[in-house]
Amino acid sequence: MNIALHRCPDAANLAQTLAADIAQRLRSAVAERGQALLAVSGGTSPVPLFQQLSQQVLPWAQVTVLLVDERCVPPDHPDSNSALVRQHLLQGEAAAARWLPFFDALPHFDADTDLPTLTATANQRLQSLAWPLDVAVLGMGEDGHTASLFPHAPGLEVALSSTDPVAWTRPGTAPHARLTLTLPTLLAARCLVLPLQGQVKQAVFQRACVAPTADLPISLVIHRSPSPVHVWTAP
Ligand SMILES: O=C1O[C@H](COP(=O)(O)O)[C@@H](O)[C@H](O)[C@H]1O
Repeated sequence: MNIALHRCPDAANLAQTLAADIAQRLRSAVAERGQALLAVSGGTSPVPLFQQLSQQVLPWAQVTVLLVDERCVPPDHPDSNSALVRQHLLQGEAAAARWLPFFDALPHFDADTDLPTLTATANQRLQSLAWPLDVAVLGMGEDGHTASLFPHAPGLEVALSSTDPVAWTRPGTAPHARLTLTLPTLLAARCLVLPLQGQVKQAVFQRACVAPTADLPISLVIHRSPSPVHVWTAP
């Protein structure tokens, strides 16, 4: 297992300190290679972090922001991770960033027929990026999923092994078909960050620390990452 633990006294401190840490990593990446790649998760937890990050002064015009995963819903849908990022991260200083979602629109989408094409188009779109990711901000659900790597989901096996940047999954326990960065793409990131707030998620994380298992996909990240996964906790 490869983790670096950062314990914060409260959620506000976690958001502030982690935003400053990510900003410094993005500045270093821009200084080293003229650009930076930042991938962020959606869901409900990252809003305070996004708000802090959006205020960080750094060469945002040289930063490409993409998603760790997306629900296959139109970009103005309340469950859209894109909408969350546009509303809370791509504001203020960070409004200058280049934004590259997996897709711009989703007209007449039918997961049964359209998922492979949507995935192929997203892969084409992301292929020319200057991989690897400089920073990937992961999230984790109480079922141990991370990105859209859901336990037992159709598509999971490919998403855990594909060398393409993007794969689809269809979680049985959460709404919407998904596009997700694949596990190999995430593991290649220069810095993997996992903010974890609250007792329930920290207990799930403790279980994931025991051994790698596809029953808790976050465990595959923390046990297989070649570089330390930076886990930031707050009560
Ligand atoms: O569905 C998703 O869930 C996870 C965790 O979300 P949270 O609401 O518990 O913060 C998130 O990391 C992922 O990006 C999202 O699509």
